[in-house]
Amino acid sequence: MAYTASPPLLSFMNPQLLKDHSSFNFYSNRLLLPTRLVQQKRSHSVNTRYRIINCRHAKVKESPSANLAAMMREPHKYFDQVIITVRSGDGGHGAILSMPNQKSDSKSQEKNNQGRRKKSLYKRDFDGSLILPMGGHGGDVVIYADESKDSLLEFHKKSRYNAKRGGNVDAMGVLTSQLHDGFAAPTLRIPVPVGTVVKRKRGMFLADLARPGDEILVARGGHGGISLLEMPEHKRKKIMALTTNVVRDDSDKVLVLGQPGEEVSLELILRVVADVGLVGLPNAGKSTLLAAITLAKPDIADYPFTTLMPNLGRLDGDPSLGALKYSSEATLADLPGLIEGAHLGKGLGRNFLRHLRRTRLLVHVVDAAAEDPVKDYRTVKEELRMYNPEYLERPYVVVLNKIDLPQAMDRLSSLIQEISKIGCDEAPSEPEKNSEEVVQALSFKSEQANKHSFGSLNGNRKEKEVDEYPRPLAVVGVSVLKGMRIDEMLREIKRFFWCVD
Ligand SMILES: Nc1nc2c(ncn2[C@@H]2O[C@H](COP(=O)(O)OP(=O)(O)OP(=O)(O)O)[C@@H](O)[C@H]2O)c(=O)[nH]1
Repeated sequence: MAYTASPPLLSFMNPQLLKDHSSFNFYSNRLLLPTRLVQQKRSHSVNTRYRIINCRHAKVKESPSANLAAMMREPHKYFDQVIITVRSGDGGHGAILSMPNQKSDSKSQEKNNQGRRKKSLYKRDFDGSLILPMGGHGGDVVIYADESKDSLLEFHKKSRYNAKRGGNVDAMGVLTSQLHDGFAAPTLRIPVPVGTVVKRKRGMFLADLARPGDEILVARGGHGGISLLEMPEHKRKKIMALTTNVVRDDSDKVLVLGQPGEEVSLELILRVVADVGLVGLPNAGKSTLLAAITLAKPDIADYPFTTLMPNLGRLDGDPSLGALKYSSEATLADLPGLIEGAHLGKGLGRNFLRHLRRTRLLVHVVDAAAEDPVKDYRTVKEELRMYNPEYLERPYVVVLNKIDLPQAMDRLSSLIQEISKIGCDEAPSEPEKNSEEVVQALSFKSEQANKHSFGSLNGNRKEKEVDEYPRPLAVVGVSVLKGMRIDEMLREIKRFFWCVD
């Protein structure tokens, strides 16, 4: 960041003095300078007085290619949040027109009045008044949820979107029967992934595009201007007073020029839409699990943080339950691994935890062959609690993975017992009753709280220990790699969604 003050004031100053004695107040954009530096003689003053110079700070812009390179290197930091600017189109202009053949036109009216029906040369309203052409409406800007999109990355490459302006009335001069309205500009439709939350840049919530096809009008195109007939002022005023659909501005001026479109800066935040969230330490086998039970093809490798962005997969219903339940499906999201201190930014940090917000069930995947699986499990729960304690109130299933390995199989039953005991029998509190709106409202609140303090809890909510939150619905040992006891695990997951016994 570089700061610049107005050159005439600073040019005469010794740069070293400036450096030593000035301080920049970032929040007020003010440069504080001792008054002697600006050569204000205050001989009577003993203390150094500071004079405030308003100045603007100029952000040294990174080149687009540098931004792009950073994005390619670390897409997980960019895929779910972006600021874009959209501008709707200006309205097209109307025109000042004159009547070429007023005499003949009035003659023809007379003739009409006499009963000889002759088609009028001009378009007329039902009351006989002339319909004059209008400038075209400027293009609106609409953002809509599109299933084929899965990230917001592309908006980092192109962050400005302008709708087209409306067409002008295609003439100046004489009114003819061929004159048409200016063309209305098409609506600019911007597709975003399902689950995108649209906010004003300053934070005002606009929409949550949680279902495919959801859309919001974010900038309305300007009205087209009207056309006027050239005629004496007093006559025009009279006509205008009788005409109701004339576009006027605040000061009651008749608008011939099209109105400008509006420009808005928007924040887009993606919150993955998934019913089940897979959480666990890196390498626990979350991606392998997703690949084993859905058609998703996530990257799988034996090094931590293979998963950088949430992967989604769909879990079909059970055919034995009949068409209704078979056709319904649950979406699973495999999240990047969490580590101790993620809430302080360690590992990949915790930002991706926002993608658990819409989930109804969590699946904790624990590497049962690890050194201390119970500690690992507690670590993940603690990180969830630090991010949003409400996550610990949600129903969850614990999957002890890698039981094909002897060290896991040997201690499986004791692990199941120990993990089943962690937590209390308390029923989940209200927001978990699957009311998306309530969950949303809570999430927004907690997001704000989290922004300000890492790990702090909402307002007056009492801080609870991990053990004071509900126990798991089930704890199952599996090997997702070898396909051991997968059915048992699926039954537990499906039981939650489709009440399978
Ligand atoms: N032996 C054995 N290995 C497994 C099993 N499941 C997964 N793995 C291995 O564990 C390693 C990590 O698996 P991933 O599915 O990438 O783990 P992850 O939890 O998604 O890891 P991150 O992407 O880092 O969060 C891979 O080498 C898998 O082959 C299992 O049931 N048994």
